[in-house]
Amino acid sequence: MRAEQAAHIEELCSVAAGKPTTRAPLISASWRRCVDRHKLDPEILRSPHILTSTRLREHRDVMDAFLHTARFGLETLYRQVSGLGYVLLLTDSKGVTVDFIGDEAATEDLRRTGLYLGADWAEQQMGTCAVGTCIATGEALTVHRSDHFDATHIPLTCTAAPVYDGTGRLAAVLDISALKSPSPKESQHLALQLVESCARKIENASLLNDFRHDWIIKLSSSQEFADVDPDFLLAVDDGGRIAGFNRRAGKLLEDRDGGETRGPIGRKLDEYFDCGIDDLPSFIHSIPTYQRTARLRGSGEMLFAQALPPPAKPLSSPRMDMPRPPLPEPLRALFGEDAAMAQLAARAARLVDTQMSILVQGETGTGKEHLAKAIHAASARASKAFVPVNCAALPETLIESELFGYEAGAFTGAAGRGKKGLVLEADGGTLFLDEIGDMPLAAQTRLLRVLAEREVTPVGRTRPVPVNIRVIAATHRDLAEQVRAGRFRDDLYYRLNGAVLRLPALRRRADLEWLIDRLLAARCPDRKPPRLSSAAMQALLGHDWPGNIRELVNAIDYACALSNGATITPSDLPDMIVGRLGADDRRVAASTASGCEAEELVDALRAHRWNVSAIAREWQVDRSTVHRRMRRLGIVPPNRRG
Ligand SMILES: Nc1ncnc2c1ncn2[C@@H]1O[C@H](COP(=O)(O)OP(=O)(O)OP(=O)(O)O)[C@@H](O)[C@H]1O
Repeated sequence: MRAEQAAHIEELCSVAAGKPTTRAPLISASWRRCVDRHKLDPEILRSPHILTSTRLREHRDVMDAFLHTARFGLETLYRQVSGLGYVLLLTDSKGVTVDFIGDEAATEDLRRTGLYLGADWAEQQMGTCAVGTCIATGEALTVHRSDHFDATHIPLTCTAAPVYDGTGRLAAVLDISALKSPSPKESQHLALQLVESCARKIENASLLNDFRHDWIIKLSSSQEFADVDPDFLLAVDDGGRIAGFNRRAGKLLEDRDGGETRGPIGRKLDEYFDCGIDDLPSFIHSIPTYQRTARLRGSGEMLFAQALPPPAKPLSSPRMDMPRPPLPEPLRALFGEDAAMAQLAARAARLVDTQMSILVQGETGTGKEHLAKAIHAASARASKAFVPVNCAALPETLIESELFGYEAGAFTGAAGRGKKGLVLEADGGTLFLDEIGDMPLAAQTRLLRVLAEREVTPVGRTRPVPVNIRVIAATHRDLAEQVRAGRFRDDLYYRLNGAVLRLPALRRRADLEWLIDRLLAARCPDRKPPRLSSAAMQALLGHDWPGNIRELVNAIDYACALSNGATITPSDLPDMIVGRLGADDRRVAASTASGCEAEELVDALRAHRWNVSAIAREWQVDRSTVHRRMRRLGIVPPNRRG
């Protein structure tokens, strides 16, 4: 070890022990974090940690679109700094270098130092370094020479800036590093400006790409720069709600919220500005800039705006298939921005007033009964009864009398005045047959007759009674499989499955945040619902929801009960969601759900010849979601086996 390294280690130990230091507070705080929290030993000299090409591919795959968008910005920045000896790294939010541009002649030196594709620069592993400390603090910074924690890094100068996605989450870190540099840290000021500016451009380009189907609003306090280099960018959906924002806009709006919020996503534009969705056409480029002004509510600060409308939607686009206002309100209230749900609701809307029986399929808790109630409420039968029957819970001996009723004195123990039976109770309305897949065969035969002949014969009566019912059946089972196994009558199956509505699992829905908001609001009809801290929201968004909406409803109830009434934090959420359970507990809890899930996913992968993008397109989820599920369920594609 060289004397310079020994002196560095000595200084580190003294700062970690709490002695005064002239180092920048961001650096000294990181040194202490490395020792106290990450338990790194200052005396150990670390080798770079470079991922295998397979692991690197996994990290790159999940941010494919982002990498594509960022590349032009990276090449432009590299052209500006390469002459000064810098190389350029783009890492993911974990610190893994997923893109790299450097001098090929210096490859060996760069690799040895970790300035290379696949290198992991997380602070937990490598100690204080520009990428790792940027991730830990969310701040742009320069870690210059002996600012580094690891004594092997003290010749390096590294400058990094965070890149956020359109929902305010860290997406990547942009870094330029050099193997040698002049000693004063001030020599890196310009580097910091350049990296921050490039990070901002990548962030904006990525926002414009991700929200290309929405309105984009550019805002600036300068009339002259509003169109060319706006400070703030917002994406607004066609309902006037904020769908995305760049970092600066996020900060601007956060200030309006007093900084204590789950963020602006999903909130109406006019909550923040003196304008709403209907004003956006008057902000288009052809209107003179001085007329395009929006004022911030509260401060009254004036900003110049330019609005870019969403492109005209092609007829074949899935968004075009989304139902528009004619959708009856009870069906419209089932979902937010989720294309699969929108298609399902549009189909349901066409069925509401037909005589056709409907079969609702979906995992447990996906809202099958909720959907059935919405169909009933949207139909002309709404003023009549909605009668739910849990077919799995009906005792076999009582099925006939429960469903079809009985005459007074029909059998020993029969109530004196007879009983109407559930089918007759639903007369004029809707009979909801839940868990139909678990109905005993004998009862299926009687039910089939009711469906075919629209009449019931109560026990003890000889003449049938006509009924006018709409039947909606639901099951989480594969009914076709039940038919093959001889557990379900095929004629009943064919009568029921004329119209099948398949509810997506919650983990496949894109409108989870919308559902969370709705459930929170429903819990507090006469007061302001508590807000979710961003960490709590992240935990909810990151959970897999094997129990679907029912599990979400329970989690929200639990959180409302535990929270202080104003803000829900991760400690108010059930252990299962914030990962406080041990791995074994989680395995047990998930085992019932994950078996079927793995089977379903493998089937889908086979059907698409293991093309993840094709499945992602079909399910309308991000490719990263499919990859994550594969990893979680231990599914390895054939070309990666062995
Ligand atoms: N779109 C929705 N919006 C709000 N709450 C919903 C929605 N869908 C379902 N829920 C709520 O989720 C819970 C479970 O819904 P529901 O009972 O309809 O599910 P299910 O699929 O019929 O369940 P199971 O398979 O166990 O019978 C209920 O509390 C319901 O109110």
